[in-house]
Order: sequence, then C-alpha cells, then structure tokens
Amino acid sequence: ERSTSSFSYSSYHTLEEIYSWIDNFVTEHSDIVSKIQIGNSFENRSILVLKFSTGGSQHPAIWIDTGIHSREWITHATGIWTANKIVSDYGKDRVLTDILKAMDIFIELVTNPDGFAFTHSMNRLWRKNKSIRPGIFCIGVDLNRNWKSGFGGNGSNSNPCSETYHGPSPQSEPEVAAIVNFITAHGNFKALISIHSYSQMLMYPYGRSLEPVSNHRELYDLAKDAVEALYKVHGIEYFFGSISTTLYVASGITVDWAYDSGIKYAFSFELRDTGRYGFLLPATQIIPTAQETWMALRTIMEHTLNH
Ligand SMILES: O=C(NO)N[C@H](Cc1ccccc1)C(=O)O
Ligand SMILES: [Zn+2]
Repeated sequence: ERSTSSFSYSSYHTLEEIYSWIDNFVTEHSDIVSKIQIGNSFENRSILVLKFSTGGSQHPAIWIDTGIHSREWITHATGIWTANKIVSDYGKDRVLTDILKAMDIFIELVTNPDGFAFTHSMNRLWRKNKSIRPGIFCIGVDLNRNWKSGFGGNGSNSNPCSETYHGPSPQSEPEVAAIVNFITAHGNFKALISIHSYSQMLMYPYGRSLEPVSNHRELYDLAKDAVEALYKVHGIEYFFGSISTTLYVASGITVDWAYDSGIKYAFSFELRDTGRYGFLLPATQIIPTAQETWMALRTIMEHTLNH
C-alpha cells in the first residue's frame, strides 16, 4: 500500500502489512515520527520501534510495547491505532501536546515478530518467541519471563515445553536483549507500559513477590485514575493493583525489570475481554478497545510528565 489512508485500523493485519504501514506512517509524519531498528529477532526479523519526538536530545522518555505475546493480537492493533492517535491529536489535545513538548514516546508494535508470524501461518494461539537450542525439543521462550529481575523465580518455568519457560538465562532472547540494551543506553526513561491481553486489568510491580514497591500508593492511585478514565469511554471495567496480588506471582517479567532499573512508573495492561472471546477478540472491538486504552495511557503519561 502506498499510504496509511487505505489502511484499516479496524482490522487485524499480518507482520508484512504492519511493517509496510510503519514505513508509510513514518514517511507521512516524518516531522514527528522516526523508525529505529533496535535489533533482530531469533529468526532474523527486524525489531522496530517508533519514536515520537518534537526535538531536543535525550528528552525524558516513555516506552510502550505491544505484542510481546504473539497471540494477543488486540495489543498490536491497539498500538497501531495509538500511534496514529498521537500524530492526529498532537497540536490539538493540550495534554498530549504538553507531553510531547517535554518528553519522547517510543512504541514497539511487534515485540515478538517471529511468534506473530507464526500465529498467522501455523498456530493462532502461539505465545512465546521461536528460539531453538541444541538438545532442547520444544520451541520458544516466554518473553515475559526472560528478564533479569527475579529471573527463574516462582511463576516461571524451567521446562522448555512450558508456556512460561524462562529461557536458559536472563536476556538470553534477542527480543528482550534488544529492549534492555536500548533502554539502558538511552538512560532517561521515566515510564514503561507493556501491553498484554486479556482480562481487563491494569497492574504494576512486583510480579515476583507480594512485597509492595516503594511508591505503591502512588501507583495504586494512578492506576485508579487511569481505569476511571478508561471506564468513561465505553463503560468497560478494569481491575487494578500489583501483579502478584491482582493476578498471580510471575517472575522475570518486563515491568519488574523496568522498576528495578529505576523506571518508577511501570505498568502492564491486560486489554479486553474477560474470556468470552479471549485472544480471539473480534476485529469490531479493536477501535473501541484502542479508544478506551488511550485515555488510560494518556492519564499515565500526563502523571509522568508532572512528577
Ligand atoms: O500472559 C499474560 N497476559 O497476556 N499475562 C500473564 C500475567 C502477567 C501479566 C502482566 C505482567 C506479568 C504477568 C503472564 O503470565 O504473563
Ligand atoms: Zn501476555
């Protein structure tokens, strides 16, 4: 496709369609958006990040990733809609404009490209990446268990055939190492939001233990404000709280690593629904989900700007 004007934001797309959209989107909005390749996946696909910036160098930054679990198609679709929302509303929405005047936003739309391609070709419910290693007879590592923080702890599995297999060592997976290297080298990230589906929850660290983080009251209040803003759009209700108390103990996860790296505003979303369709959420719910999620994201980003 030659332009994003023919792209359907209310449909699910293949990896090739998304990468083609990214190129058109960056070309059409080169004043504020750029594309960064932060690495390659295990099967050697490009790992791409969109950077939204109004200039300056090393502005404090906000990270958003979607699609770390490949079957969670609503998350990539929500990320694409969100990217377009940012360029559409910049200069019109006062809050967003203030955020972008002072901060940069980075969005990694396809955080697990190999797994995502596999959900289109062979197995719609594939979750992990596609790494293989000598002598191991099951494929893939759970990229939400491969982070250094709490690696190998409760709520992760050492069995390579498990859906929550943590991998041979922290950051063993190129998809995780690429993000760690990028965020660490940048050195000025203030917030990280990792988007999953489904369950309709907004959560913050820790996943690895029941111990509350130092600013848990601030994160609780911010999560409450965010889910209220989300609710106002279409009346969808979210639970919120720390991962370990709201859901279950999970170790080696993205947001625990972010928090321990000094990113004090670290959140994980579980988008629609609560199980009726689950990972197979109908495309008719893409835009409504993205619209309500945007209000929560905007609330978190505004708080980050002001604190
Ligand atoms: O897989 C999903 N949702 O897709 N979520 C669960 C729970 C979770 C969500 C967010 C952070 C940590 C843990 C997981 O096992 O990873
Ligand atoms: Zn997930």
